[in-house]
Amino acid sequence: MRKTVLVTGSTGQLGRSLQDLAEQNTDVEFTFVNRALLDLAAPEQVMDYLQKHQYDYIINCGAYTAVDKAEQERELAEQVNHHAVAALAKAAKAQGAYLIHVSTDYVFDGCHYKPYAEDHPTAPVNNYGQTKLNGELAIQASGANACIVRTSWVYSQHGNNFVKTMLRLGRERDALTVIDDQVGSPTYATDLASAIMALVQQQESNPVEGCSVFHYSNEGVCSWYDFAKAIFELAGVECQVKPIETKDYPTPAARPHYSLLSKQKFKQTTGESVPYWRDSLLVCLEQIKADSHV
Ligand SMILES: NC(=O)C1=CN([C@@H]2O[C@H](COP(=O)(O)OP(=O)(O)OC[C@H]3O[C@@H](n4cnc5c(N)ncnc54)[C@H](OP(=O)(O)O)[C@@H]3O)[C@@H](O)[C@H]2O)C=CC1
Ligand SMILES: Cc1cn([C@H]2C[C@H](O)[C@@H](COP(=O)(O)OP(=O)(O)O[C@H]3O[C@@H](C)C(=O)[C@@H](O)[C@H]3O)O2)c(=O)[nH]c1=O
Ligand SMILES: [Mg+2]
Repeated sequence: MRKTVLVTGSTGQLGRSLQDLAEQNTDVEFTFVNRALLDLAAPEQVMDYLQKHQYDYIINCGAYTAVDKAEQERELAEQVNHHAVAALAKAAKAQGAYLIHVSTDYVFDGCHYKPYAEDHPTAPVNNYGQTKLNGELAIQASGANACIVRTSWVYSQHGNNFVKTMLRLGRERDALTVIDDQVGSPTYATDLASAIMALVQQQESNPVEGCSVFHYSNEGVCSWYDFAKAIFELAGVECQVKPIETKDYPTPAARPHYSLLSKQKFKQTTGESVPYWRDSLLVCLEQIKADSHV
């Protein structure tokens, strides 16, 4: 029988990238739910929904992702990123589903000097990161069979992200200032979607009990400044980019200065290779171009 997979947050970057993959993947029966079908701000709806529907896997792509706004909308961010995740984990445990939850590099404080391993102590520097960590801890405490996939700097042809913001600003302006003292690794949502399906396959062929944590981003490292330069270079947009320090770009939320994630465990466990960030950026830019019919 085909495995059944529920995907929450179907309208987001990752949710839509999983939908693109689902079209080619006939071994799995996917159900995609958006906010109207399953409101994560109302965790009781999650329990209710999962009492009526049973799945082999639940992939949670829904999240409150507005990092600066999360400093103000604390309760809403906590509902979606913590309490709804706790409800998903409880329901997964009750029905014996395997939960795949996506988390963030922003659970780390960024004071490290080499790629973060999965067991490195967490210490978020902003409220978004804290609510995402609370969600992780709720899964760990639930006893559900689960995996937490921490990723970073996600972009895609779908939805809102740094790449699309840069393309828009780059066309409007002759020059931009971009922070060069925050470094990490971009992640193309299409690659992340494939990585998640590789983890599903792994769990199918080699089931593991309890909660595992994996780190996944594209290969390589850059600052937001390097990323912006690469976007303009590969997209052929003429816009000067000037490097600035974090202190010269004040924002409501603090952000980690270093958030590179070690992909060793993911690569060793799944045997998958990880695309280099500039190669994936080019693929995404070509997709954006094709979608806009220019
Ligand atoms: N974006 C990034 O740079 C990074 C993201 N992550 C994590 O990856 C995962 C996927 O992120 P990404 O796809 O980029 O996020 P997006 O912001 O693109 O999508 C978020 C999704 O969550 C949904 N959502 C938000 N609030 C609710 C709610 N109350 N009820 C139901 N659905 C809701 C949104 O629905 P709607 O369209 O209706 O708003 C949307 O479908 C998240 O867990 C995120 O924390 C980790 C690192 C980096
Ligand atoms: C638009 C802009 C941003 N920046 C800076 C601000 C910030 O430090 C960095 C990136 O901007 P963003 O608004 O994309 O940053 P942000 O929304 O914090 O991105 C994060 O989102 C969450 C959901 C995650 O989980 C993280 O992995 C990360 O991707 O670039 C500039 O320096 N110049 C600019 O013109
Ligand atoms: Mg953002």
